[in-house]
Amino acid sequence: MSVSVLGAGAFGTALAISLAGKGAVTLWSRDAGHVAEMAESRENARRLPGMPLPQNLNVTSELQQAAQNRVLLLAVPMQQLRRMLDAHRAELTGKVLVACCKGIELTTGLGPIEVMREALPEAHHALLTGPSFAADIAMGLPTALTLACADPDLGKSLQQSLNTANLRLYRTTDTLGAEIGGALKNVIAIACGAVIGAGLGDSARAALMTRGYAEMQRLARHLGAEADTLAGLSGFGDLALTCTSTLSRNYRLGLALGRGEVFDPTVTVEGAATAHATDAKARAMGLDMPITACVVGLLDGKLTLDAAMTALLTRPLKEE
Ligand SMILES: NC(=O)C1=CN([C@@H]2O[C@H](COP(=O)(O)OP(=O)(O)OC[C@H]3O[C@@H](n4cnc5c(N)ncnc54)[C@H](OP(=O)(O)O)[C@@H]3O)[C@@H](O)[C@H]2O)C=CC1
Ligand SMILES: O=C(CO)COP(=O)(O)O
Repeated sequence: MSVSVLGAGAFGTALAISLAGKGAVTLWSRDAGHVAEMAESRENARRLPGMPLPQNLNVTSELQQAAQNRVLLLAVPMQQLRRMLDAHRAELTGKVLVACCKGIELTTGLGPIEVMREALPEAHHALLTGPSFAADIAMGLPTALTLACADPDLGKSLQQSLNTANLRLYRTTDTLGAEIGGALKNVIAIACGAVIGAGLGDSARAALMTRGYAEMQRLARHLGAEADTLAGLSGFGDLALTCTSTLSRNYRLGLALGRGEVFDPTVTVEGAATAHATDAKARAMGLDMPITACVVGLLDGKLTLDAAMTALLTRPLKEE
């Protein structure tokens, strides 16, 4: 099955490179100048430098051309997903849309599957998520991800067609659980980066990862997702990777916050908007998510790291 990847960022390019090992792939960018550069240099120097584009990876800025394939991977940032769907409704109707983004939409509190269902109900929807850095995938290093699709037959078919030599896919029908894990791990990674950046130590990070995971599970349970999904690649797996690696942009934003440094605002950091969206949602539902609330306070400059740590350490004592 031929596939196209819409969005020539770091992740979309890496997925296209890996999929090209199985057959022809089309990579679409909205920017014709970017496409011309990639076609000329056979590299995506803007977003994923140093990774050669295989010959059977076709780059285009014509969405109609990319949309000739039935399966379309949507590799744009979460807060851009609806805009992209709205802009290309005619070409995307009836297609199999696999969102590759991680986050919660700020304006609605919805995850990628729910946004696709709302914006393009006439398409089929799935989610590709889990622990993997674009550079690792593009280099051919081994990775394992979750393919989430509510329709079990479509999920099986996508698992077969998107599995590659270095991208091992597991599947689930619990799209909500997969969305929550992928979105929330970025928020906890910002918190972990902040404590490491401030020199508070690995023990503090382990505490935040564990209690952050408890927050992820709490939200998942409350919304009706399956707890087991959170224990898989899309939840625990991605949490472990993102909270411990300086390759993560969310973790690096946290490091900068902890060190009192400025972070490049043009870098895609999904956890920032997702922290705000989740905090608002949790408050509206009366759900206790103290680490998420502290991340919002830190991002907004309304809470110092010292104050955040004091707030977390002096909460009422309770059972684990
Ligand atoms: N990078 C990684 O290692 C991984 C990323 N992800 C997820 O993938 C998603 C994308 O991240 P990533 O690829 O790293 O981000 P990048 O910042 O590298 O790239 C984002 C891409 O999206 C494009 N884009 C933005 N808005 C639109 C729009 N409205 N219409 C069309 N294209 C648009 C940008 O195009 P332009 O250049 O024209 O602005 C750019 O090519 C995120 O949700 C991230 O969490 C998941 C796993 C790993
Ligand atoms: O999602 C990722 C790893 O699984 C990439 O993390 P960052 O977006 O923090 O770079």
